[in-house]
Amino acid sequence: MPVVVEPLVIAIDGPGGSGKSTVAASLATAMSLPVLSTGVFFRAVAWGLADTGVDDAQVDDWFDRHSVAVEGQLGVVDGVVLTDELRSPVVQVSLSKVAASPRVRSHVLDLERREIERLGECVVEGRDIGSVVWPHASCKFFLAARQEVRLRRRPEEGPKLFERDRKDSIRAHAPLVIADDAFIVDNSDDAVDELVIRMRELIGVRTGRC
Ligand SMILES: Nc1ncnc2c1ncn2[C@@H]1O[C@H](COP(=O)(O)OP(=O)(O)OP(=O)(O)O)[C@@H](O)[C@H]1O
Ligand SMILES: Nc1ccn([C@H]2C[C@H](O)[C@@H](COP(=O)(O)O)O2)c(=O)n1
Repeated sequence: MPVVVEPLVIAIDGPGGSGKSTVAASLATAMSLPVLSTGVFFRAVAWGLADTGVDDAQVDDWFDRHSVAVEGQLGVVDGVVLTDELRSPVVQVSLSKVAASPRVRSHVLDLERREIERLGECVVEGRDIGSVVWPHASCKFFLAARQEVRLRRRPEEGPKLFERDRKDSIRAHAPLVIADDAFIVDNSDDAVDELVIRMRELIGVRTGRC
């Protein structure tokens, strides 16, 4: 019987400012893998829906008429690249509501899974990657950092960061949770390089690869 080797998909979840996108990018570079930051999908959709609303019909209509893609930390809506817009006040104010919409989540889930399949092997970061988007990920991490550290890392957002975390954690659909089989990694006091070394060791233990 031929041995089937599943594509290596590393899932990284965690609250805002825990360092997910920074660590995912460094880990991906170290492992020569592409990286997918799924929060960019939700930010791009929040930007696109800013003049509309998040009723189911409005959401479906918007997805029917627009395309969304993620390239690194950039969102691309209808071919237009979004950069600063993704962290603009108009996005910040509606982000949690947009991310809690079951219709938005359903559309974004399709996009996330298609992108992971297209990439093949990759590092993916977000809130529900290990629990919902890719539950059979090769190795899962839940990135944590102390509140005061996260606040220092996200000064522009301030204490609203904790309100966003709270809403991400209590929403009915695909909330931020720690997957049963995730390694919990607190990186409050670690340099990114040290953390990447530690995570690669854990990936090796879990998968026999790395
Ligand atoms: N281990 C670390 N040590 C020091 N600074 C870090 C570390 N990890 C991340 N940072 C810094 O903290 C800030 C936030 O990190 P990052 O954007 O990676 O967090 P995040 O979890 O993706 O946040 P969000 O979910 O809000 O987008 C960045 O400026 C980054 O450079
Ligand atoms: N897998 C994901 C990724 C992101 N979100 C939502 C919740 C976050 O507050 C928001 C922005 O994410 P960030 O760019 O800060 O990582 O997007 C989600 O619900 N599920």
